[in-house]
Amino acid sequence: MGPSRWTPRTTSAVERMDAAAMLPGENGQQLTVTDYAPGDSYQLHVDSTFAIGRVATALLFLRAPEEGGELVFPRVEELFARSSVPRFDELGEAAGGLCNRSSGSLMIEPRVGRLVVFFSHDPMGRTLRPRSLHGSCPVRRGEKSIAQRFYQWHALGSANLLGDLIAQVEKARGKSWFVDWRVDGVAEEEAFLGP
Ligand SMILES: O=C(O)CCC(=O)C(=O)O
Ligand SMILES: [Fe+2]
Repeated sequence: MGPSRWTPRTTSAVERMDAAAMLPGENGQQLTVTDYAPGDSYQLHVDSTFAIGRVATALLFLRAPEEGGELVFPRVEELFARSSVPRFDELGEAAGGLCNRSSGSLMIEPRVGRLVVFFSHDPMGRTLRPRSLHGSCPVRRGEKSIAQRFYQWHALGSANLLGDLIAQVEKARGKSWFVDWRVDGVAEEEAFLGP
């Protein structure tokens, strides 16, 4: 499922991602889609390690929940005082948690068509940026979907073929979350490629 099989809408979404990430398309991994139902969250993590080498992430909101589901970048200084990265529920919603602006977290509200790009390494690739630690706050009401594309340091070449292979396996298992068909599913939404 390379670019030749992408629909025009998928292609323009990917081109928009590539431009925003300021990286050539050859460096981009297979586009993936993640769906969230009410109660779903994505615990804090970084998208890269030195071995993985994902320099950038482009994340496009396809569906926005009515409440919750923010992409959150917590204030890392406070987390570093702890021995391990806390789970959202460990920090206690009652106590404000991380999914709360008063905690100092950067919270990006899901809006259909909103594209977020962030970089997991410094420009020279010498560090993993702690500030890239992020997650998805729990979806409270409604449903959330995102399309994501990770970028490597170098053009992928055969690694892209591996991505295609994984896509085929996923499809065979009936768990196809790659974007080709999914984007067709939201193609009716005018705002998909909006601001
Ligand atoms: O859904 C989000 O807002 C974040 C998802 C994410 O960080 C990931 O899939 O790596
Ligand atoms: Fe992530």
